[in-house]
Amino acid sequence: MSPLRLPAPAKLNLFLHITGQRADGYHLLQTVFQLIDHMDWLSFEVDDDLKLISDLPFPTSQNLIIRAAKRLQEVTGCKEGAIITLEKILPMGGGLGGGSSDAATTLLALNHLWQTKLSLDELAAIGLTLGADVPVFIRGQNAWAEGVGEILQAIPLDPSHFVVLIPDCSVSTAEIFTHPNLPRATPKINMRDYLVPHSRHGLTTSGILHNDCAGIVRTLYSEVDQALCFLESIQQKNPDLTSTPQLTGTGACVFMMTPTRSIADKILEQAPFNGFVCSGIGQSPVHSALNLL
Ligand SMILES: C[C@@](CO)(OP(=O)(O)O)[C@H](O)COP(=O)(O)OP(=O)(O)OC[C@H]1O[C@@H](n2ccc(N)nc2=O)[C@H](O)[C@@H]1O
Ligand SMILES: Nc1ncnc2c1ncn2[C@@H]1O[C@H](COP(=O)(O)OP(=O)(O)O)[C@@H](O)[C@H]1O
Repeated sequence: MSPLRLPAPAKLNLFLHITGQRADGYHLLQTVFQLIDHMDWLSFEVDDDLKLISDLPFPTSQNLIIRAAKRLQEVTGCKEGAIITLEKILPMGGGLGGGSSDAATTLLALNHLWQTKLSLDELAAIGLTLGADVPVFIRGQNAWAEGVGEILQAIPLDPSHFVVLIPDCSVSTAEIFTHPNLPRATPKINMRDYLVPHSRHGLTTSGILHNDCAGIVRTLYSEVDQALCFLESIQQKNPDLTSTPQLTGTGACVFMMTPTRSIADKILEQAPFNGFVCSGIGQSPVHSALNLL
């Protein structure tokens, strides 16, 4: 049988508010996860062994893909293995959720190939033990998120286009969340007041929402600050650009929503940074590939 090749799509956090902190140190968030058409690719072939082929610069035992596969074996008692090949496209420590999405695609793919028959709820619960971002990729839908990112309410987002810049640095999520000056008490907001009908297609986020991590990340990483300054200067010169440039997650990537994909292309051409242009997607392509809709 030929290998099963599946995508692992990235996300953008359209805003990120930190509303408090749990006793275990994890932060309570409010955010909107927007899935995008920019992704890693993974191939899966059932085998007696469990093995990852990847050129990431750390041992495969630490890779979220192998950790996800082992967790699925432990929970289900499944004795099967797999040869998994990773084509890494998404920048690491970019705030695009690449590692989490790789883990989610692995859980969905192996649950299918090993016929372990866990529900999406059960897979999301396993995913949460690997990372706060994994459940949204298991569910595969754009979502308003609360808790540590695991309390998800699927929302229909308006079709959208983005220019994303990749500053030449990797931001550690843990470093930002342990910083003493991180704002941790943004008042909780009501989803209904801030998701506004944008067209007949769906919703968009109101412009005043922000990312509470941006101030600290801009101070610590000058590359991120420069990328945001670039997008802010483009926005100030163009009245058609109504969406404020943002950091995604804890960075390092920054993005701006644009009215069309070609406007995003033109901004990227002028940018003194690596980056990409992408569009929002309504649901994860993994779900359509595996008939999970
Ligand atoms: C901030 C977000 C927003 O989407 O995105 P990223 O920038 O990482 O993509 C996520 O909540 C990140 O999720 P994820 O990257 O899976 O984080 P985890 O591995 O669970 O946690 C890494 C570290 O960040 C801290 N952490 C994480 C999530 C959270 N809600 N509160 C935290 O305090 C914890 O100290 C933890 O040790
Ligand atoms: N498959 C993977 N892809 C990327 N990073 C991974 C993977 N497995 C483990 N990691 C670790 O997780 C960290 C953060 O991953 P990533 O998802 O790329 O960033 P972010 O959480 O900022 O979106 C990486 O720096 C790396 O140490």
